[in-house]
Amino acid sequence: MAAATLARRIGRSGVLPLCCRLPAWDRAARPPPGPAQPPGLPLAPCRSFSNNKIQVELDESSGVAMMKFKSPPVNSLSLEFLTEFSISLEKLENNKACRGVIITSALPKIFSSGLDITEMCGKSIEHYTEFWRAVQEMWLRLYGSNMVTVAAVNGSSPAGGCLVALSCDYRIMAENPKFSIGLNEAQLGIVAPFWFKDTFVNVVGHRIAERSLQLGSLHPAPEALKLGLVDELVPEEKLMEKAAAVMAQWLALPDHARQLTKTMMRKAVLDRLVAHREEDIKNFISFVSKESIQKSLRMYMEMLKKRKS
Ligand SMILES: CCCCCCCCCCCCC/C=C/C(=O)SCCNC(=O)CCNC(=O)[C@H](O)C(C)(C)COP(=O)(O)OP(=O)(O)OC[C@H]1O[C@@H](n2cnc3c(N)ncnc32)[C@H](O)[C@@H]1OP(=O)(O)O
Repeated sequence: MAAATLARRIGRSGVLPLCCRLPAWDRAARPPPGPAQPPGLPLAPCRSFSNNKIQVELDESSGVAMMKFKSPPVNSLSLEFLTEFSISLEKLENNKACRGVIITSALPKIFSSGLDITEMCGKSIEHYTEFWRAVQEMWLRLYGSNMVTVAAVNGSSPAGGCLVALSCDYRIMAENPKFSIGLNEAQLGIVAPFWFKDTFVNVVGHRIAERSLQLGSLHPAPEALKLGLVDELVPEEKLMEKAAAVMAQWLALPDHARQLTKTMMRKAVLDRLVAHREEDIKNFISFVSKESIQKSLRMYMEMLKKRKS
């Protein structure tokens, strides 16, 4: 489906058609990437596309796309960002030349600051519906992707930013104790929905997830490694090199075997949201519409501003 058509359909309903998602068994296995390009030959074919929020470059010779978040100041996940993120994933998913995507940030010190809090403050029910559908869609696409997904976490990554990283197949974080990651919703006086929680549990296990979620903890990078929230830490300047090496290792496997295994591991959690999407939207709307929740979110935004001055 052309991106323009897709954008129009999202615009109308806030939903990307799930029929666009190719099932794991529908993508032919491709051979592992060939040897490095000999010097003197023309550069490997490379397709890039960009929108206001995200830049994507696909190296067709290796089958690896680099996706960079570029929405200053903090890559917050606004409705526009989420829509562009889903469209970018969709384009890559449907491109047979693409087998894997590395997700990182083009901004210094921030991977993503999570859901854009302003989208949850003082808006209409229609807006909340559209926004939450876009959050769901992004997660369904990323968590259910057939591609190998590697998060190169080059900065702080609270809440929704953490969800993006948790939804990937592998997480590498810059070894900087000033960068933290976690589902800190409780600190904002809000609750991580069941599918955020399920994704977290699937990565770190029930006990660690329960404690971390109740406390709304943001874990500095070394602690995140100990908890298994990220798979490894590397010096910041080595992050992209390491991400490419991990990607090559994962792509050395036949696609069909890896994809079927991924589907087997993730299907129950994905199906749970698919079966309860409308109910989940209703829960979100009734939760954020409460005056007490609006107050908590406003106070949190004020705290962020005060901390700055
Ligand atoms: C039975 C149970 C029922 C349950 C039902 C559940 C229903 C569902 C409920 C709702 C669920 C919602 C889930 C929410 C998920 C989220 O992701 S919420 C967002 C959480 N994010 C954060 O807490 C991060 C906040 N930001 C920061 O900590 C810092 O900004 C930073 C990311 C560490 C960066 O710091 P620094 O570089 O110092 O930049 P700042 O000066 O702080 O920020 C720059 C400007 O950006 C604004 N900003 C920051 N984060 C956000 C954000 N997430 N959204 C919007 N805006 C943000 C910040 O205010 C600054 O703005 P200006 O002052 O105007 O410059």
